[in-house]
Amino acid sequence: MMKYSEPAPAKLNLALHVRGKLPDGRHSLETIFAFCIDGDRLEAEKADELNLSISGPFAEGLSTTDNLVLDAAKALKQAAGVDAGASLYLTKKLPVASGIGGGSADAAAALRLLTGLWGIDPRHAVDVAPAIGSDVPACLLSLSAKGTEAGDKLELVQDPSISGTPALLVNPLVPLSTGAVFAAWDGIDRGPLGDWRRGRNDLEAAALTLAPDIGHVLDWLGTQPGAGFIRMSGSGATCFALFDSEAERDAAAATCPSNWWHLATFLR
Ligand SMILES: C[C@@](CO)(OP(=O)(O)O)[C@H](O)COP(=O)(O)OP(=O)(O)OC[C@H]1O[C@@H](n2ccc(N)nc2=O)[C@H](O)[C@@H]1O
Ligand SMILES: Nc1ncnc2c1ncn2[C@@H]1O[C@H](COP(=O)(O)OP(=O)(O)O)[C@@H](O)[C@H]1O
Repeated sequence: MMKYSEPAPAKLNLALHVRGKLPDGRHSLETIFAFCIDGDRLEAEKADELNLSISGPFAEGLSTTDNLVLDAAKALKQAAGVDAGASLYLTKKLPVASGIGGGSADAAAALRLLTGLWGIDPRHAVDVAPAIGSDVPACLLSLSAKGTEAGDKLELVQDPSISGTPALLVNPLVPLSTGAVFAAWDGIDRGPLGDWRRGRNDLEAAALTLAPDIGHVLDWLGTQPGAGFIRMSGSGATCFALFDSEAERDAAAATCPSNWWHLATFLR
């Protein structure tokens, strides 16, 4: 049987400004999303029922019955009014609860993949994405974009300096709950986002209080030759550096402490 395959690219927040609270209790954001050429992968083939299996280095601990991939599939089925099934195979290469999209990227990959497999109007994927998670609309695009409101109102970013940039992602293998990090934010609006290079990640201080190892990762990245831009992504704990050259990125990756996870990649 024909197997469809879809990448679920890792997400980075090049800058993330928290501007206050929305009426629904979530936080008002200004963020620049960028995506990596690497991430998880989702495959699917037609089946009578919906089912999911998970393999890969971070499969352990993830549920195959309560999973954002299945949430996305069910929401899409309902919106399109189709009575269809699929066998879904997730290869989980990204650490879970790590600020780089993870489940959101997988859910978005499911929306793209099943739109094709089931032959339905892609507008249904766009319609259901925000309710699955605030990051899912950005992951559905998987192109550099500015996000406002809950991070789900998007505008494509035209910045030729982003695509092709060598990047090194490093995670101290401490999972961080997005909700807990937002709850630890100090409530101070430090101002709007202009050029992402001069921006901030306003969740960094909150994440540091919950996972002090983030400080060690940021310090380590800061000592790497050619690491021109260093920041934490999302609610952490993954931090990243953008490098001037692939060789310098690879040299840094080769010396990354073995008790941390790292991914040497490029921005797409
Ligand atoms: C912080 C960001 C930045 O891109 O990324 P991650 O760290 O998750 O990768 C996102 O805003 C996360 O988006 P997502 O992971 O889809 O979050 P959701 O499932 O919608 O919400 C998880 C938790 O975060 C809170 N949340 C999320 C988005 C937002 N604008 N304000 C919030 O307060 C929600 O209230 C919820 O308790
Ligand atoms: N396919 C999936 N991949 C990763 N996490 C998932 C998935 N499906 C459900 N989850 C749940 O979602 C949570 C991760 O979400 P979140 O903290 O937003 O991650 P991230 O910070 O990486 O975006 C985890 O607690 C996990 O149990």
